[in-house]
Amino acid sequence: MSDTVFTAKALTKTYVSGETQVLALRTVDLEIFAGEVVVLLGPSGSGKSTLFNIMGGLDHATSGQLFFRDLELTNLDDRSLTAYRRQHVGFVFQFYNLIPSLTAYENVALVTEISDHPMRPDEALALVGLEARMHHFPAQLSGGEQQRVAIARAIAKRPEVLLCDEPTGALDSKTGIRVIEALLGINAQLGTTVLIITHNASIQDVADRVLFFADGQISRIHKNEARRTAAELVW
Ligand SMILES: Nc1ncnc2c1ncn2[C@@H]1O[C@H](COP(=O)(O)OP(=O)(O)OP(=O)(O)O)[C@@H](O)[C@H]1O
Repeated sequence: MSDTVFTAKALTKTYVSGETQVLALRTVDLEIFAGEVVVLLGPSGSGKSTLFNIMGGLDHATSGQLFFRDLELTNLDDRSLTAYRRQHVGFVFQFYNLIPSLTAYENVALVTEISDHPMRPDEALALVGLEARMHHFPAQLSGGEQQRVAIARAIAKRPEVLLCDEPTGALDSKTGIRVIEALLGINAQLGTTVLIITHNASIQDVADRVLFFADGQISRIHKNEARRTAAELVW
């Protein structure tokens, strides 16, 4: 039996603004398994970020159920969702949101100071290959290196799940591949379940499974028989 991390049952999200309603997720059923690398592909507006926001405890579903292991997220109030998010989920976004006046080490330490069982900032930075740059400020680092600091910050609290929304969106191919390599390294070394939203179809080759989104639904799931390494990617 596979170990299930997320289970979605008929998960639906409707955004209402004034008289307009947008059905962003339409009865999504899904299971995500522990230790998987999953890539989410699909056109703009197809519901990928909406699903991430609900999985990450940043937003509420309109109907249906979402479980993180045995915990029903769709039953939680904002306070409990915040506790869930702090404990279990790491986020990586397209823009790194590092604090410019703090070094890489200090940016990571901000998170480790408020976590229960964190790794040391230098350990987290070593996992993304930045041990030699840890006393540099963001402005002294390349875009790809800054994103790797953001990944170190996200994993330092040892989350079970890493949600990455367009992690290579602002990067050229060489540095983007290095970032994917860092994410795969985290998955291999810590067993973290890694979900990646991307518009770059090449990245799907590193996944265990690829979820194709269309119009608020998962239209297809593809299982890769063999995962490619980041070094084998070209875009
Ligand atoms: N806060 C919001 N209020 C109203 N509508 C929203 C809101 N957030 C998203 N939507 C709408 O919900 C739908 C799904 O959006 P979502 O951001 O999940 O798509 P996406 O697949 O992540 O797109 P992208 O690839 O461009 O990030 C879109 O039609 C979008 O306009």
